[in-house]
Amino acid sequence: MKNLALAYIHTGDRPDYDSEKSRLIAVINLFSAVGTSLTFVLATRALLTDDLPLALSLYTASLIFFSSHLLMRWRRSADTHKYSSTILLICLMALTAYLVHSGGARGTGPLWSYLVPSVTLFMAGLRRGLTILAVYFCVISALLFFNGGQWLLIDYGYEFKTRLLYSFLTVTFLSAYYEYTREISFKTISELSQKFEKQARHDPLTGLPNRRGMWEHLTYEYERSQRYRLNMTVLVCDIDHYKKVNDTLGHDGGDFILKEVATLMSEQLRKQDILARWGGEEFLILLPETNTQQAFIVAEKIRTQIENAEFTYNEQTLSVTVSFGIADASGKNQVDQAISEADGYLYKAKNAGRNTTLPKL
Ligand SMILES: Nc1nc2c(ncn2[C@@H]2O[C@H](COP(=O)(O)OP(=O)(O)OP(=O)(O)O)[C@@H](O)[C@H]2O)c(=O)[nH]1
Repeated sequence: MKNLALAYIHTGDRPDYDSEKSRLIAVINLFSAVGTSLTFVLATRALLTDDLPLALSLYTASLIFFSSHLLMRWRRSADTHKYSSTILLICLMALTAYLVHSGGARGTGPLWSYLVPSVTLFMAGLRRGLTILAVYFCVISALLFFNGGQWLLIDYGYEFKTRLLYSFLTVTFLSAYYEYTREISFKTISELSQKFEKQARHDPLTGLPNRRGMWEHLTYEYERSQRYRLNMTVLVCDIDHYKKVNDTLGHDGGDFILKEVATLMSEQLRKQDILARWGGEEFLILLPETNTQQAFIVAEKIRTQIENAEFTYNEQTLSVTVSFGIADASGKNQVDQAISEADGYLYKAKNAGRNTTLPKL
């Protein structure tokens, strides 16, 4: 039963929709269910009390409310919820305006107009909702007061009419305030979640993608290279004797050198190349559409740039060198195999005296 109800409420929803859209779809289905059943029951009651015009208008509204749910069920495109919510709102407004005009069951019809502000703001959002409500308010005011109530089938009395409008405005104001705070909270939460998402994929020190972020690039580029038979190369780079840097400049100085090296490296790369902080003082570079010979040239360019650079921290000037391992990550080599292969070459480069790129291509 619970599953059935949940399936009904989420009709037309998809996992790739954002939470705001899913919420809207749930509200549409829920309101459609409540609207369909309530108007159906009230229509049947009106029929039993021989109020045929009211019964007919309520049955029609019930059908239209249900059709908005059917639309969600049958037309599963990205903007179906917009059509459904428009149908619901037009139907609700037309029905409540009719109830004000006719008086509904024994003059209680205007009570239903209090539903309009919250439902409209819920479905149309703050700005569009307020515009729609302003038009609705004008229509209801005209109905109530035009030519002393000539358009009404019932005499409400002046006090009732003015108080109906005042209370409608009060409910509108409160609903708008609620919607405003909800939208602000939603925006804050979305921004926070985007910030955390970004933090989870980036290294806070250098601002470069971390392992997790890099794996997404690696997977994407690997799929692309397989699909279009493109070259792709990975470079593993490690700062030589970095422990000494930390010992000489302290941990903050070590951090400073890491950032400077990262900046120097990214300056030598093209926009589509991806540089990541792979571990402590280790970087991984992904070169899409690049073969190993071309990658060797890139690595050597970076290596000599770093070798020739001087870094000054707290009035101490120091140079560092880096070593590279290169591996082809296209063809039959899986990315993780390619990274291990590049790691192997880096290890050999360290053993061969450092400040080296291996294999020599
Ligand atoms: N300042 C700083 N140091 C770090 C960071 N991450 C790792 N390290 C240090 O980096 C040093 C790496 O030392 P090793 O693995 O011995 O490597 P190495 O001294 O560069 O020697 P080779 O790689 O063999 O040339 C260790 O002392 C780590 O504590 C960091 O984020 N900031």
